[in-house]
Amino acid sequence: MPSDLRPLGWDEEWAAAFASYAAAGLLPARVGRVDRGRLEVHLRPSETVHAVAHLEAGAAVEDQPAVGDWVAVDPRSDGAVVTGVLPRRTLIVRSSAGRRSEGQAMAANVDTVLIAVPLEREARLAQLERFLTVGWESGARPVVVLTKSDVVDHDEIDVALLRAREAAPGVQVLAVSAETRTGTDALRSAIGATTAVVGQSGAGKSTLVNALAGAEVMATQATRQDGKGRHTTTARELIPLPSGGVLIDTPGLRGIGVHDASDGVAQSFSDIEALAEECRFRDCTHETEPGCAVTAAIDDGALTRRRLDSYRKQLREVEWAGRRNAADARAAHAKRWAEQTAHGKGHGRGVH
Ligand SMILES: Nc1nc2c(ncn2[C@@H]2O[C@H](COP(=O)(O)OP(=O)(O)OP(=O)(O)O)[C@@H](O)[C@H]2O)c(=O)[nH]1
Ligand SMILES: [Zn+2]
Repeated sequence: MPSDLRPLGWDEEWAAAFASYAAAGLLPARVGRVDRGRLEVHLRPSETVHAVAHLEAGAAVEDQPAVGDWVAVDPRSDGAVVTGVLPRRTLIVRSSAGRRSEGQAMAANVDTVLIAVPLEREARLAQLERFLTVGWESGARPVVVLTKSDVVDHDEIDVALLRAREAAPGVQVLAVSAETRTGTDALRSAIGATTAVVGQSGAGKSTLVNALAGAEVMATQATRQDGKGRHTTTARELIPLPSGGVLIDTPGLRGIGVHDASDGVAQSFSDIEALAEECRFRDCTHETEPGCAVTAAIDDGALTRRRLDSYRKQLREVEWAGRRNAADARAAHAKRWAEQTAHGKGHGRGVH
């Protein structure tokens, strides 16, 4: 097992999954960057090579290598070729705008999703709940990081922690200052082998990444030209950490939405879904029905109206995305049918 891949998150399980590729003489590598079909893959932590993917025909958009994927590389003289992608442990997907239900793989094999929420602004809890849904949906563990704790006083931090915990039941919530490094040790011990950072613009993500990565972000620059069309470059999107593990910070992750994340919504709002189980009517809308456990929880203060509204909004969004996907699928089917019919007519005219 190539032990120098360990800092990138390689472990016994990955090695086992790779066994048949290894037997075929292929090398394991981790995808550090994807740019329109061009890949940069890490064969070693601090060094990447360019590669192209040659996967089996019929591979879906989602099956294409994404940042964080472990891949099998065939190191040919005219450039590295990715011939296989190991089954993913987790996947952050973005449904591509205007496209059919196919999602775009944004980041693979993320263990921990750090959701950065800036303390200097009034917390937008509904937005936090959306990032939580994206995190849960991917299969990773979300962690909420209240950033810039140096700009507010202790009481404000306490209130913010309470509010964030209300919006993120069962999720670890930390307050951190990248400026004074308060809380960064606790953050380091809260993250897994592969960590992605999400959050609104200005939330302090880049600053957080730099604080966690230390000088390492800058130190990955290395150049080697061996005349065989291979050279190394900096892959800033997969950042090896001095303490081990990697950070994933791809631009596309930053503005990700809820879309088709129905499981994620259920996990983000597990408290409301558990309450709804107790409603007298199975199809309770939690509006005016008698015996509604959800409105009862609002009445006795266990649940906020704000959170119920946020839950409903996410449900509507998921439902809307589902309907749009179904409509797109129908339109695509109709188009194919029309093309086939036109094709058939053409033949008909040719014959007669
Ligand atoms: N006082 C203080 N300021 C911080 C801290 N972390 C970030 N900032 C400031 O907050 C601003 C935004 O930080 P960034 O790290 O650029 O935020 P971002 O989330 O990466 O923003 P985008 O790139 O727009 O998505 C910058 O002016 C930082 O200097 C902190 O811990 N304390
Ligand atoms: Zn109800």
